[in-house]
Amino acid sequence: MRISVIGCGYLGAVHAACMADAGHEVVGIDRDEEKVRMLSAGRAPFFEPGLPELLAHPPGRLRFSTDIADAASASVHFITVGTPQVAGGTAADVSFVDAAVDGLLPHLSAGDVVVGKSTVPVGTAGRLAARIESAGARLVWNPEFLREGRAVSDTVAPDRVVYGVAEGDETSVGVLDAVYARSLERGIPRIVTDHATAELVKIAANSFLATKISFINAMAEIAEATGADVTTLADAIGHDARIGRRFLNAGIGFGGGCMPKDIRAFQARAAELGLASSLAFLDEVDQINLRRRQRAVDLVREELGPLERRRIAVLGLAFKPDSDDVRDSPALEIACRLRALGATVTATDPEAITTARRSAPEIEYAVGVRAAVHGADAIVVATEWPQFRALVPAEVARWTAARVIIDGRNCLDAEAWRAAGFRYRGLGRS
Ligand SMILES: NC(=O)c1ccc[n+]([C@@H]2O[C@H](COP(=O)([O-])OP(=O)(O)OC[C@H]3O[C@@H](n4cnc5c(N)ncnc54)[C@H](O)[C@@H]3O)[C@@H](O)[C@H]2O)c1
Ligand SMILES: O=c1ccn([C@@H]2O[C@H](COP(=O)(O)OP(=O)(O)O[C@H]3O[C@H](CO)[C@@H](O)[C@H](O)[C@H]3O)[C@@H](O)[C@H]2O)c(=O)[nH]1
Repeated sequence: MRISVIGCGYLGAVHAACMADAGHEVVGIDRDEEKVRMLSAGRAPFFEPGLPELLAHPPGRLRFSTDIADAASASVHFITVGTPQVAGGTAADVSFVDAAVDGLLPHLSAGDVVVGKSTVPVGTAGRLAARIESAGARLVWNPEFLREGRAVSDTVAPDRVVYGVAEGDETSVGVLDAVYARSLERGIPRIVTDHATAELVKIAANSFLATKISFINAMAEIAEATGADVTTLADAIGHDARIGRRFLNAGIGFGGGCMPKDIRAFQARAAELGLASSLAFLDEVDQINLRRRQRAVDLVREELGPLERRRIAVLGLAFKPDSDDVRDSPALEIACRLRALGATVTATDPEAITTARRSAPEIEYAVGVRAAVHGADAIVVATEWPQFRALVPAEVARWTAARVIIDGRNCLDAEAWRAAGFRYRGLGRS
């Protein structure tokens, strides 16, 4: 099939590359010239495992452009532009989606299918459908559930695909089945529903996951006050198959370009619908989450006292491992808060130094753990990269005089660090 993908960021670039790999002819369109230049040269503009391989060996079916007119050659058009939090508010800014649709309209042909993938407030598809239908095309809402760091495998083999279609639009269902034929052959569940339900499935899934994380972080707060251990608690409740152990890792909480802004946008939309109280709990989810960042800072202060003239090594800047994304990263925010309290902060990350430096030039950056911990008074592990989990405490003790380690992700072996002479502090652990 001939496909256009409008918006080639973390979602769109991966989607375009995977669709080409699946045998389709794809044009990826982005208004960011530098991004298009890199993608056209076969280089990934951000770190995502598996993406460089897909871009470096293009099957001749993948090209990139800054010109929306190039979408005219396609008959299926994915909308994958950003929907960030509005400046100064909590709602989603859907102006990029509107602009993408406006730009696309003159290039649509009768029978084309426009496929919305961006995460949008419920009701957006209904609003856009009339404009798209006036061009003789159809709109499907097909939310995306990929995780950064696993974006390629999640795109190829998602847990499910959801098509939100207008009533009776069997034609678009057939078109999307052809687009996703290779994934569907694997027996991946396919849910066909209306536009509003499809939009809601996405935001409900992220809200549920965020709630699960904040639930365990609330337990961490109770554990801290009572001398209990939240990791043992998570293991124990996680054995109940109805609960499950996944997404019960307590620590400095969730961040990234999706979950925090999505739960806020959902609340804003509920308020517009006169249903603010239905989602009031998401405000607690957000507050618990943000408190954990401060808790990590407070642990450093408990251990070191005033932070002026202190040096702190922060290991990890990305919001999660296997990503260079620092959007709303708890790790980067903790580094900045420590810096604001007067400490000299030296941070390192296997992939996110470049992205972090852009938003936080006040932090000092070092390549590698050894350089970061040199001269430090305390170490904070803020992203659970495998390289940090694998650190040998006795070796680290030779690199630094620091004897305090704050495990912001509960990812280290507490006993091993204590045995090497460190004061180990986890979140929610006695
Ligand atoms: N990142 C993820 O893991 C992920 C997963 C699922 C859903 N989503 C959702 O997908 C959407 C995109 O997220 P992202 O993380 O890829 O954002 P991003 O900021 O990385 O990428 C968005 C891209 O869209 C481009 N763009 C904006 N307006 C444009 C226009 N009119 N024409 C062409 N290009 C335009 C930007 O230049 C940018 O490259 C959001 O709604 C997000 O919530 C993201
Ligand atoms: O037990 C856990 C699990 C995750 N996290 C944190 O939660 C955040 C989000 O993690 P994850 O969900 O793995 O990453 P994302 O790439 O942001 O993916 C989420 O957001 C995407 C964009 O909407 C969705 O597509 C995905 O399904 C959804 O998992 C990260 O900061 C993690 O460190 C925890 O603190 N504890």
